Amino acid sequence: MNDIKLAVVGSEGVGKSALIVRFLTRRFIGEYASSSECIYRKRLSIDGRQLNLELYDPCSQPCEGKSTLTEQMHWADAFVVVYDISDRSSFHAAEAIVHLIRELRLGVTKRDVDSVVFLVGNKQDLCHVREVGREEGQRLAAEAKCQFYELSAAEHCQEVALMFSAVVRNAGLNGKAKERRRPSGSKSMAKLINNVFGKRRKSV
Ligand SMILES: Nc1nc2c(ncn2[C@@H]2O[C@H](COP(=O)(O)OP(=O)(O)OP(=O)(O)O)[C@@H](O)[C@H]2O)c(=O)[nH]1
Repeated sequence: MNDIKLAVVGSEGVGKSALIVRFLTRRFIGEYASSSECIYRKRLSIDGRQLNLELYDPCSQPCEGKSTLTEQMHWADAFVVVYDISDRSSFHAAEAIVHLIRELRLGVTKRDVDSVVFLVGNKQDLCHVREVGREEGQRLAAEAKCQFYELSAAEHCQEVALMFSAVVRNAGLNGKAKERRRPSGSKSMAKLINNVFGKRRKSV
């Protein structure tokens, strides 16, 4: 069975928890606790393969033992970088994060990151107060060579599920390539990283 670690990142209030909860429970509940970071775990089957998914939801508020973005980068196999289409500053933050992921991942692992970074413009239902055009998101994704989605955690259940499935599928394929190149050592690294993030786990 494959283990896939997925970090959902972005600035405060863009809807990271809402997207995760929508994917895991199919529900949108409106308000989400944001005082602690947590890792959700889920077993799923994609293309007939059983996968253990760990989804990391960071905490935007200062909280005890909070991990740094760099730690998150090293922990994760794939990233969903979220911004809010009605908040331009969140788009700038997403842009910086996407570039940082590229720098760190390419610098450390010398691996291609194209298939494992997804840029997501959330809150599409707020398009009447839109501050970031869809084409701006598409342009950034094309420049940074990542996948692009614009959707709404509040209104889109199917699209959110499809987006996460695509990330997991790509991360799984990427993981296979990794295994082929480096057959040993990955387990102990996973253990090490789990020690950093293993503080709080939730199952849904
Ligand atoms: N209109 C609308 N509101 C949304 C959507 N997604 C999330 N929200 C709202 O945005 C607010 C923040 O959502 P969260 O999911 O807590 O955002 P977050 O990025 O996890 O926030 P932090 O953990 O504080 O960084 C909440 O009031 C949600 O109800 C969406 O697609 N549309």
